[in-house]
Amino acid sequence: MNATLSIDARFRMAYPGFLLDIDLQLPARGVTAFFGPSGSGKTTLLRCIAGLERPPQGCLRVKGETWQDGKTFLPPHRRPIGYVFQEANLFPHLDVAGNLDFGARRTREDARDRSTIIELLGIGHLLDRDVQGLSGGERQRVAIARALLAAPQLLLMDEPLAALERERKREIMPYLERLHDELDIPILYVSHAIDEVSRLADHLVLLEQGRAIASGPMGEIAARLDLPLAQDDDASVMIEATVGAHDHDYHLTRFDFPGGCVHAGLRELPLAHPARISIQARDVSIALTPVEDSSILNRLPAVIEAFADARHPAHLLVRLDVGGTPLLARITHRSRDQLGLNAGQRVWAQIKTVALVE
Ligand SMILES: Nc1ncnc2c1ncn2[C@@H]1O[C@H](COP(=O)(O)OP(=O)(O)OP(=O)(O)O)[C@@H](O)[C@H]1O
Repeated sequence: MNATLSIDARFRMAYPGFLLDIDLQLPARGVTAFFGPSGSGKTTLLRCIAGLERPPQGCLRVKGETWQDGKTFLPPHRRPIGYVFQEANLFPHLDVAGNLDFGARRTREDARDRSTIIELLGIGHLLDRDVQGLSGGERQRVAIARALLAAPQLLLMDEPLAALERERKREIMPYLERLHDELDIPILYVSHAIDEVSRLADHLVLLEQGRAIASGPMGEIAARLDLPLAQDDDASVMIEATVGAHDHDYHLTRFDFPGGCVHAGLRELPLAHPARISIQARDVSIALTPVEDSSILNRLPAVIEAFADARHPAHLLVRLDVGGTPLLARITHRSRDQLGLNAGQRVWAQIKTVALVE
């Protein structure tokens, strides 16, 4: 990766009973998620990047600019970052516009257009509202807008949805997706909720006990059998597809991806529009022939790449290759034996449900 296109972060710091030991090269575009269990070091890593921690052995370069190394340490207020926390820390004595002005006051010349940001987060109708009366989701959208008005070169988000109830989370998600699609600044996003991460992240860093056990494109990491994600009950792969065709008679949309295509419920999206689809391992079954007399719509020719034990002793995870696109299937050991499945074998993947996530 070219240094001007990457975020290079190397940190080593200890708390009693905990060591953060990280050496990462991350893309300086799109959303990178730091994902891992509680206490794995996600927030500590974000704080190091923000300059809120100063590990003696630390090195941080953002798009070729050194923010920290043996000689340099840019203090937090001089780092061009926006920081969004779990709780929107709005000023209670100011209305929404006042809170936004506070962000904008620190703005440099290249500040984004205020009205674009207000529109992006859908808060135009809230400007003269008292912040106390806002819902959790609205507060968080104001906090994100305020962070963006400071024209950051990097947006850090630490569990921005964790304090919201399920309904509010659903409400704010489309705004986060718009940030992802329309902002050209990289976002580092901390979360321990895999559904959020699979919707938003392009790049995934898996943290465990202060170490990055994997870092790579979301689709690749999610399909790796050797990582804990594949063991999750909701284990799924994410496929970057495009809208291929609409079938208005049957209310279906075809999504094309390298190696194949799948159908899902009709979505009014333009042809060739990019779409991220998610397929859960438990929704994929395997057949030796292309079963015609089944209600399952999506059948794809695939090659078995590898097997791994699943958490439940009855189950087995199978990694399939569909013309270069990886897919996971969760089947039983019994089915494997009955069908005599082996690595390298050509099979048919039958997909019960395809979800469009973006
Ligand atoms: N200021 C501190 N002093 C001592 N220990 C700390 C401090 N901050 C964090 N730790 C410890 O470092 C470890 C990593 O904490 P961190 O908050 O980075 O994890 P996390 O992955 O963000 O967790 P969570 O998902 O629960 O927020 C934990 O064991 C935590 O107790």
